[in-house]
Amino acid sequence: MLKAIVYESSPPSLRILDQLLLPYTTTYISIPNATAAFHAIRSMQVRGAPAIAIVAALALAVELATTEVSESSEEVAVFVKEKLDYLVQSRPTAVNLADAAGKLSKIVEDKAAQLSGAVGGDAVRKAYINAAEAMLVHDVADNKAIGRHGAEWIESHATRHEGKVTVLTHCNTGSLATAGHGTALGVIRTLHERSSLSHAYCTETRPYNQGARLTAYELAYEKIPATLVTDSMAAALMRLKGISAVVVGADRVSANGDTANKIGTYALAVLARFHRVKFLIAAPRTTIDLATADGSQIVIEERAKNEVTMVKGPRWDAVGADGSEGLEGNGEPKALENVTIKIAADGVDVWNPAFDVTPADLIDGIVTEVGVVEKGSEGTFDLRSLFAGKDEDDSGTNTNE
Ligand SMILES: CSC[C@@H](O)[C@@H](O)C(=O)COP(=O)(O)O
Repeated sequence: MLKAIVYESSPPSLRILDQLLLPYTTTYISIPNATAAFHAIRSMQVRGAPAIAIVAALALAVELATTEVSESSEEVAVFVKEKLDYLVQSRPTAVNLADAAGKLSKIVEDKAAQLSGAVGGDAVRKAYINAAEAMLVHDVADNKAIGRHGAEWIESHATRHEGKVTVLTHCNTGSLATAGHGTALGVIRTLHERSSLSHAYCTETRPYNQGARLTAYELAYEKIPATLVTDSMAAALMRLKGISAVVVGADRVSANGDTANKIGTYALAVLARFHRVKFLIAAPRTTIDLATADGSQIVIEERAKNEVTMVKGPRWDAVGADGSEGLEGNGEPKALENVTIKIAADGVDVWNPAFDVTPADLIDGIVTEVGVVEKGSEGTFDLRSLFAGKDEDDSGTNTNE
């Protein structure tokens, strides 16, 4: 499986796969502290709601394990809190990071409160590191459960052709966006493992092309039968290609089920309703934000204009230096270097929201690690029930409320 996050506890180190360079180059970069994590998250070297949270948490774990902070438990707790507050500012829409920061802060505060202020700094550091490491483990297990619940739901609720389903997804929600397996892409992976998948389609996902660069890469890597389409082909695809279900991830699900996800998700939900195609959100409970009543309260990140006006990719050699006419042995053109090309007219204004909000009304089900929630007889989601009986400190519980 592709690994976006490589963490070692002894000696402590964290490396991430630089997703800005994919699919052309597989390069891992070191993230030794919170500052490096902040910049990697903001620049989208790592992206995807769960991956952002895990990288932020583990970067601070590495920093705590490799730098002298203080002997004092109180001072270590304050240090951790300040670093987490800083990390949360890196990107605003995905709630997983704020959720992780809240839980980790509480763990260090509780630990510091048990100890005398002047000593115990080491115990507080260790409590933080253990909790951050546990997040990595829980995320993979949660994603596998999401994959199973989502696959079973699609098998039993969506239209099948010769017993199999065809699924469309958007953005990247796979191993690259999580600690492993993925959420929506995890559902597709599980359908494939169960021999229930006829075909997967993934959108290009303009403007950042997470679909074309990352999801297509993961699907090809895993040899899952898949086809890439541009975002503008989705309506024709639903009309002509027998799509059984659309399954996407989420950056924040508000208490009523309105869901912020990659820009373009809302358009797919509208199209799915028109074409009577099932529309599913797949996300861990850490993405559910009960403190946000509905989608109108979700802060949508707006990104730089040049993400829309420019495209990035490799420059292909027309004629190779060795006279081979620019072809590799396998017949593919030779990529020379990454270049950025302007594709928009000079002087035009640009609006670049990174996410949109899909109203709960357009969503048929929300798949989490504990099962699929559907709307009740009143036509609303009861997401609070997902947290019933959960211990506050459990890493699967969203204490964001
Ligand atoms: C499991 S990832 C879920 C979402 O974070 C994903 O669908 C998405 O919108 C990612 O956006 P990105 O801007 O690439 O971080």
